[in-house]
Amino acid sequence: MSASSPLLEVMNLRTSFAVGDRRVKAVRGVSFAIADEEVLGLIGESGSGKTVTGMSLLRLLPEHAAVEADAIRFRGKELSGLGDDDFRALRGVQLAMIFQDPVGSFNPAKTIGWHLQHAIERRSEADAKSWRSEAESLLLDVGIRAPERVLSSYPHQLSGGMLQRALIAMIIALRPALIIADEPTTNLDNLVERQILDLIRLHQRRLKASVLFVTHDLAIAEDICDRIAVMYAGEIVEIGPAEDVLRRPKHPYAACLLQTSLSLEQRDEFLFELAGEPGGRIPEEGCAFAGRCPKTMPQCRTIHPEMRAVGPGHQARCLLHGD
Ligand SMILES: Nc1ncnc2c1ncn2[C@@H]1O[C@H](COP(=O)(O)OP(=O)(O)OP(=O)(O)O)[C@@H](O)[C@H]1O
Repeated sequence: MSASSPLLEVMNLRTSFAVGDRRVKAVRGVSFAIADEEVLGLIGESGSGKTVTGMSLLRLLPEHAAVEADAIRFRGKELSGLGDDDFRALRGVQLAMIFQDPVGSFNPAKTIGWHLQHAIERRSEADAKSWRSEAESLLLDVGIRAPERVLSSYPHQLSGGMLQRALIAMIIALRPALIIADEPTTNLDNLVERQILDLIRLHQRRLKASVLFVTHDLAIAEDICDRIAVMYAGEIVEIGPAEDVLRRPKHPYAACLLQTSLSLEQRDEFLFELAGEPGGRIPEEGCAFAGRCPKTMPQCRTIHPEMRAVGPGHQARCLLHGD
């Protein structure tokens, strides 16, 4: 890998599902890169393809999904050629995941201690005795005050917030290079959400890991992300530095998304509403957002816009920004 190559590079990712006799295109040509130690946010309405993008990269989709890409490179190495066993080994150590519901990341029949022991032993040659003290200090590190009790607990005995902390402790033990976090705080109350987000940011920096952070919460995205990609109907429609995308969005969809979240935050009497559904039928040609866009021009119905530079490191997929 050259010094300048990104940690993860995704080119033209396409994922579809067989639904009855149709194919639903959930991800339609997504390309992005994540640099070392960078947090890239993936934002957009429900159904825009954020989760499917992450799951495609991790090979976690069900059988009726078809995943294609021109390239998925990790540390410069193409992943599509890796067999399932090799990929699983990579996924368990170099690539980690935090989901909305941490329960699915644990074996319900095993204690938290068992999980941490396995995570610690995967990374190091810890012997039977030393894993326990390392596990306890990892749990203390993620704010768990009674590590001995938690080590002997089963996943169902812990609250969602505690379980998310235990999962973060497992991830710290593995020291992955890339973490895919998909709405990791959605089910938590505000205080616990804040604590979990702080933990993710703190340990991302300590581990020098990169993060693909999926969220529909723009305040969280602004807080935690270095760069942001905005998805609409299976495509990235805008990508750039977090501040530029969130403060000076160029794509009308990104601007609408922001407006919606601002009006919710300020509890305005008039709530800006983005008409229509993102998951509606995607037109055969033209811009997928044309039917809902406040700035649609006649040509938007026929020309599918390419990504264009709209600022330093900032691109948008809109004919308003053509040359
Ligand atoms: N297993 C599946 N089978 C068929 N279609 C699916 C499957 N999983 C997702 N989809 C479809 O793919 C599209 C993208 O879904 P995805 O979950 O990625 O959206 P999202 O942006 O993550 O939304 P949310 O914020 O609600 O999680 C949706 O239209 C969804 O219905």
